[in-house]
Amino acid sequence: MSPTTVPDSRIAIIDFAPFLNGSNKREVADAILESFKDIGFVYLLNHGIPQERVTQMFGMSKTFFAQPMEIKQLAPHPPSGTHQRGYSAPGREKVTQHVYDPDAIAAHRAQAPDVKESFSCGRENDTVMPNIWLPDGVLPDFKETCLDFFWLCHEIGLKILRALALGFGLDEEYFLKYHTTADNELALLHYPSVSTVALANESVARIGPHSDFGSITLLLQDDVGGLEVEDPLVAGSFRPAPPVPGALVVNAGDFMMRWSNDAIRSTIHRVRAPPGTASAGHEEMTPERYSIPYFCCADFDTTVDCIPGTWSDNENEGRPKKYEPISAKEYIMKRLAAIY
Ligand SMILES: O=C(O)CCC(=O)C(=O)O
Ligand SMILES: [Fe+2]
Repeated sequence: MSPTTVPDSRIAIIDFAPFLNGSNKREVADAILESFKDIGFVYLLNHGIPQERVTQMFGMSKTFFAQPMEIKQLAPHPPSGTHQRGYSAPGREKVTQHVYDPDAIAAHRAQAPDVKESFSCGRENDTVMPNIWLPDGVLPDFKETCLDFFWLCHEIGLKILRALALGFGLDEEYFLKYHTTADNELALLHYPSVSTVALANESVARIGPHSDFGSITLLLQDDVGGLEVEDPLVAGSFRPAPPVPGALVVNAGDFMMRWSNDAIRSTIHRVRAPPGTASAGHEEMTPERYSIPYFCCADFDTTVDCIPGTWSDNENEGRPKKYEPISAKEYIMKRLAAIY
């Protein structure tokens, strides 16, 4: 099967239904792995998240961000990046790409703030990063809607991980043993309307270039656009990953790259002004944008090591392991600490 690709982006659009209903698992698995190897991203149609649940989650996200700042600050993200929960005001968080030196992080942050606000949550019984909710009675349905959506995304994530294992010729359940506790993060993102000129001349950013830290990310975006993915053939050059109605964007994170010994790309991506903003009558202000990423992570108490078949210690085959085994928790904490 050679799936359709999104114009200009190289990213395949794949119907996930034959995997979910079992009618043609193999072909879907191969196509997803192929796109992950090529560009690290895929669009899935019929992904299993009902449209009404997507609409409900976006609606709740808009209601949350429309609250006055003093209400949102009732669920404040703690000062440390390693407790990635609760509300972060615009400019608070700034993604980095493997910059860990405190002075270098400060210099990077001073360049251009990421003008986005966010709310993050995880599973309820997490003692490493406990959830931070609004007080009882403030936006009564918010917590339940987030948690229901969290577990729905967890289920869909596991199905995609099944497909990836099958693509690698492994037992379909191979990755499931690394994803039993749901050490995942649901993030609601709001990019407020900003000056189109400031965005274009990079004095402000929406989200700067970064790779995701976890196994896979499920990303829902509204119809504004602006997501861009690094071209696998031309480092530093980006291609658009525009919204496709009904599709779920799925991208591989750093763990998938390490598991696959670099066969899969954990591709750098960013969010900029949507294409054609000025010509669409938004000369002064770029429209606001909402997105909902769900980061599936390996359980914090697991170790991520290259999977069978992706490496060989026979020197003649020239496929050594490129990565040392790493504790999932240590890796996530190291990268989270550098964004706050
Ligand atoms: O808002 C988006 O479309 C992308 C967000 C993203 O890449 C992230 O939060 O890691
Ligand atoms: Fe990302």
